Parts: sequence; structure tokens; C-alpha cells
Amino acid sequence: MTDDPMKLGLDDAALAVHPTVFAADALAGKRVLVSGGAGGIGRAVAWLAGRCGAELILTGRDAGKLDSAVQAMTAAGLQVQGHVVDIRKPETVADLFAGPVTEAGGIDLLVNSAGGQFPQAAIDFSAKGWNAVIDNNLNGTWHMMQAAARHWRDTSRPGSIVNIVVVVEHGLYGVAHTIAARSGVIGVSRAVAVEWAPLGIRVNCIAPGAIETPGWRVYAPEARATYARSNPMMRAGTTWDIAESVIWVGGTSGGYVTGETINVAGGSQLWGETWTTGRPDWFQPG
Ligand SMILES: CCCCC/C=C/C(=O)SCCNC(=O)CCNC(=O)[C@H](O)C(C)(C)COP(=O)(O)OP(=O)(O)OC[C@H]1O[C@@H](n2cnc3c(N)ncnc32)[C@H](O)[C@@H]1OP(=O)(O)O
Ligand SMILES: NC(=O)C1=CN([C@@H]2O[C@H](COP(=O)(O)OP(=O)(O)OC[C@H]3O[C@@H](n4cnc5c(N)ncnc54)[C@H](OP(=O)(O)O)[C@@H]3O)[C@@H](O)[C@H]2O)C=CC1
Repeated sequence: MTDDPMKLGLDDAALAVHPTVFAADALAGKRVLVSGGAGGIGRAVAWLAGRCGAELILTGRDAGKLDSAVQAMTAAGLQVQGHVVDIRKPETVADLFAGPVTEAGGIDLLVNSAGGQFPQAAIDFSAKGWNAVIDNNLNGTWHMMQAAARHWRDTSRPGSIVNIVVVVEHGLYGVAHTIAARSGVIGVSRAVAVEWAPLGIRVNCIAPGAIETPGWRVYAPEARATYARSNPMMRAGTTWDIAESVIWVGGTSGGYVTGETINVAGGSQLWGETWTTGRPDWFQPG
């Protein structure tokens, strides 16, 4: 890992050629919408989906980041468009589906990778900080899920949703607001996996462990330095690990899977701990 923010995780050059188990036509004829598609995990998902033959729609808040992702993928021959959408604003999410999604001919897969939080001891959260994280990760993800489900219902086509969450079982500390928000996403995903099955809509979650991305910039270097050893495999994962699991469960390969949360976390749901704020004295060994 490096502290150069431009070099956290796999870059476009690596994502363009990284080996994959998927065939080049695994998603031929499909259209994939990735929120947070210019970020670390979303970008890798977009690259893999595009390399599998899907048309891509990427969203995010930062137009410059989106432009750089669209340019890199276009230069590699992928079919991609980018749109500025803040998932916290339901009206802009509705505009995305009424406009670009409809004009493109609809989508088959929605990947919700937009999200994030800041590290802080829960006892110190302000009401505004708590609300910001809940709004971003629970409400924002829900706005996207519901808009996609309405799109599929109204166009009588099946669909698939993959929500990127975090490992909520244990071992992730200093981000209790996001544990609450992501537990909500996992819960609502299980509920609508049932409600939306008659519409031909599958809903699953992927819970990444420590995946080196530019998003890690919100954590102090001392905290980040501990992340790789936060799981029994004693290493961080890559955005490609997450991308391949997203395409597996979101694509036809996961066609009989719904309502699941899959930890892609090196076993950190079973063993290990991540203190995003630094480990308190109470928990120091002996
Ligand atoms: C081993 C695994 C590692 C950990 C697992 C997870 C990893 C990841 O998720 S990687 C990173 C993914 N990306 C991010 O987390 C992006 C970074 N985070 C954000 O962009 C923001 O924190 C936000 C989206 C969650 C909130 O943004 P926004 O609504 O724009 O909020 P504001 O910046 O205006 O802040 C509102 C409010 O929130 C409190 N607050 C924000 N940042 C901090 C902070 N660093 N420390 C303490 N409090 C913070 C604060 O109350 C803010 O209000 P004001 O005080 O009025 O500014
Ligand atoms: N990296 C890791 O170790 C882990 C990551 N995760 C989760 O995976 C997801 C992706 O994270 P990662 O790629 O690492 O982080 P990044 O910060 O690199 O990417 C997150 C992306 O989300 C977008 N985003 C955030 N809030 C909004 C919003 N309100 N509206 C639209 N877009 C938004 C950002 O776009 P923009 O910059 O344009 O605003 C950003 O590009 C997040 O939910 C993260 O919490 C979970 C576990 C571990």
C-alpha cells in the first residue's frame, strides 16, 4: 500500500488487463448501472462488466472522476456513459432512470457501490454526522434499489441488484454509523428479495473486507497499516476480488441466488478486527 492517493488500489491500466475467469461475452447484450462507478470498487466492477461485453452507465458526484473513468474505458473500446447523480437525492435518482437509463434501453444489473463513512468513536457522533452516513448508505442505496425495481416492473423485464455493504457481524470498529446503515441495507435486501421475486428481480449483497482503494484516504495511515492483518488470510483483497464476486452473483451465474449477503473478506467475518480509529488501550494485548 502507498500513501499516494492516486495509487491506492488497482488503476485503469491494471483493470484493463487483469486476468478474469469470465468469458468476453459473459454479459453480451446486457446493460449495467454502477453507482460510485468511478470509485475504487465500482470502477473495477465497471471494467470487468465492460470487458464481459456489457454496456455501462456509471454514476457518481464528482464529474471529473467520472470523466476520467469514461475516457479510460472508452479508450479501451468499452461502451460507457457517465452521469452525475447524488444517490441521497431521490429526485436526481428518478431523473437518472427516466432519462439516461430509459434512453439507453434499460438496464439488467444495478450495482450499488456508492457509499462511505468517516471513522469516529460512536460516542462522539454528532446528529449531523450520523444522519449523513445513514442518508448516504441506507437511504441512498434504497432510492437506487426502488427506482430500479420500478423500472423493471414498468418495463416488464427481469433485473438483478448487488449492493456493496460492509462486514457487519463483528470486527469492524469506529464506523458504527455505517454498520447500522449497512445492516439496514442487508435487511431490506432480504425483505425485497422475497417481495420482488415475482417481478423476476434478484437482490444480493457483497460485503468486502479490507480492499485497498482511494476511499481509504479517510483513514489515518496508522489505522490503514493494520487493515491487511485484519483477517485470517493476513492480507488485503483487491477491487478485482470484489468485481468478480459481483459479476458472479449479479449475472446469470448467480441466477438461483437471491437474498444473500456474501462476505468477500478473507474470513474477517470469523476472525480478526479492524479499528478504523486505532485500537483503544482496553483492547491492547496483555
Ligand atoms: C478494513 C476495512 C476498512 C474499513 C471498511 C470500510 C472501508 C470503506 O468504506 S473505504 C471508503 C469508502 N469511501 C468513503 O468512505 C468516502 C469518504 N466519506 C465521505 O465522503 C463522507 O464521510 C460522507 C459521505 C459519509 C459524508 O459526506 P457529507 O454528507 O458530504 O458530509 P459532510 O462532509 O458535509 O459532513 C457531515 C457531517 O458529518 C460529520 N463528519 C464528516 N466527516 C467527519 C470526520 N472525518 N470526523 C468527524 N465527523 C465527520 C460532521 O458532523 C459533518 O458535519 P459538519 O461538522 O458540519 O462538517
Ligand atoms: N475499500 C474497502 O475496504 C471497503 C469498501 N466498502 C464499501 O464499498 C463501497 C465502495 O467503496 P470504495 O470503492 O472503496 O470507495 P471509494 O470512495 O473509492 O468509492 C466510493 C464512491 O461512492 C461515490 N459516492 C459516495 N457517496 C455518494 C453519493 N451520495 N452519491 C453518489 N455517489 C456517491 C463516490 O463518488 P464521488 O467521489 O463521485 O462522490 C465514490 O467514487 C462503499 O460503499 C464502501 O463503503 C466496504 C467494505 C470495505
